[in-house]
Amino acid sequence: MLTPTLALDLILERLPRPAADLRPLQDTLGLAAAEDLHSRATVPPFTNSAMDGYAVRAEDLASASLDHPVRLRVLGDLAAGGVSHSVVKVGEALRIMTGAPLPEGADAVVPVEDTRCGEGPGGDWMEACKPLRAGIHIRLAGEDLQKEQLLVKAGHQLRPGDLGVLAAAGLPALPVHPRVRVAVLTTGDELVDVSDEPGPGRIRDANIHALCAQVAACGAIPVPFPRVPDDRETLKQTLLRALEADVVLTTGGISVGDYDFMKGLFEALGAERIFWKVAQKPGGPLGFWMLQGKPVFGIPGNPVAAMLMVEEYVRPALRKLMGFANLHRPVAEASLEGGWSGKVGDHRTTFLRVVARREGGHLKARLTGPQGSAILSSMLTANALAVIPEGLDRVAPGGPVTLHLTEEAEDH
Ligand SMILES: Nc1nc2c(c(=O)[nH]1)N[C@H]1C(S)=C(S)[C@@H](COP(=O)(O)OP(=O)(O)OC[C@H]3O[C@@H](n4cnc5c(N)ncnc54)[C@H](O)[C@@H]3O)O[C@H]1N2
Ligand code: MOO
Repeated sequence: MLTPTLALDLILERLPRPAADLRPLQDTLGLAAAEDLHSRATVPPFTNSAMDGYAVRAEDLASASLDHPVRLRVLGDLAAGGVSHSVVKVGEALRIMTGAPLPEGADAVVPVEDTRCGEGPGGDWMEACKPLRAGIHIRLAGEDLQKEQLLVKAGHQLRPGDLGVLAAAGLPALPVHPRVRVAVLTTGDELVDVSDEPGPGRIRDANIHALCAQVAACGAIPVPFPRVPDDRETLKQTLLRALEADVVLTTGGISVGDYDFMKGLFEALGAERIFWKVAQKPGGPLGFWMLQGKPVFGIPGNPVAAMLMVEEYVRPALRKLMGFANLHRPVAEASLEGGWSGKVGDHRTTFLRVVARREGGHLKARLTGPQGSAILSSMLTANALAVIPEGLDRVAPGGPVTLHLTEEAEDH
């Protein structure tokens, strides 16, 4: 049977290419850049003051001391946004505000709190009582960004800091990969709304909320569909409508029960089966199809299995469809406190929900509790998945396990 690694490869290689679009800068947070982005400007565009104070010639203040302050004639003042045509000559200063262009002749700025000022027969003056070095409190043109400098690589997920830099660099719109719309369908006669009291034999629909939240958490747009009963014709009609989205997720009805219609339905509609069933626990009955050019995930109904399948397969797929360069969560080695034992001779990969924490430079993990695929509470405190390779039926207490860090941003 298919291994999880191979199953993910099969999904990723069948996905359509991500779309690309030019969007106003303010609408691009969290999206992936569709091209390398370069600065269109030199930043700062001109040499300017880093302090409110006086633009001076440093050599004029070389002899300044508390006992012998140096007095300079003040030529005028300059606010940020202004332009001065004054030239600061020997014995002169220009009052200047933070961000205002440094006038010709000046090579340093004395902060206002290090000065005294007054008015005399010769006009305004200022005094400083300590020397300063040339270049101090000055921001040089281009010291931040150079024109044509590479700022953001294609596939990078845009963060608030990136948007600030790109604004300063003169990019009002960015080529980005848009978010994808993901239809989420839950199926099963036993399901009721979260606000309803389940009658005999019925349970609340947890998956619609968990899966839509997972889709939103990876930056895509969830489109929850009205729950579908285990009725073939209604399922078919709903599925056809769901194909208006970019990706379809269904949960439930994918196994071998008498009412598990999903596989048959996908294929009756002409879907190409890429795989059904993966050698893993939970999530064994996972399937992936391409239908009318759209990726369709048939996800098992057991709530824990459903969430794990979204984490391990759907999330990387959605990230690829949205053009992100990094598709996979960080992988780390940890020691498993308390150990674990599974079924002897099981040729499936096992995903365990764990709480991981760093201790003295080492990563330690412990199970969140019972690991049954319907024990949804095992997700509550989990921040990582331990991946136990096929053929391994036990991990000794403190033994090594590989973790997928599911609370950390993708790094490869
Ligand atoms: N004879 C076999 N039976 C089962 C097998 C098998 O290999 N042979 N696999 C088991 C495994 S593993 C899983 S996982 C489930 C997968 O079944 P389905 O995807 O067909 O899911 P359902 O039967 O519809 O539901 C399974 C379980 O999950 C509950 N469920 C479904 N949807 C939701 C929802 N939206 N919110 C909350 N809970 C949900 C449902 O009530 C069932 O209890 O099959 C096993 N059986
Ligand atoms: O493997 Mo099922 O997917 O355990 O719950």
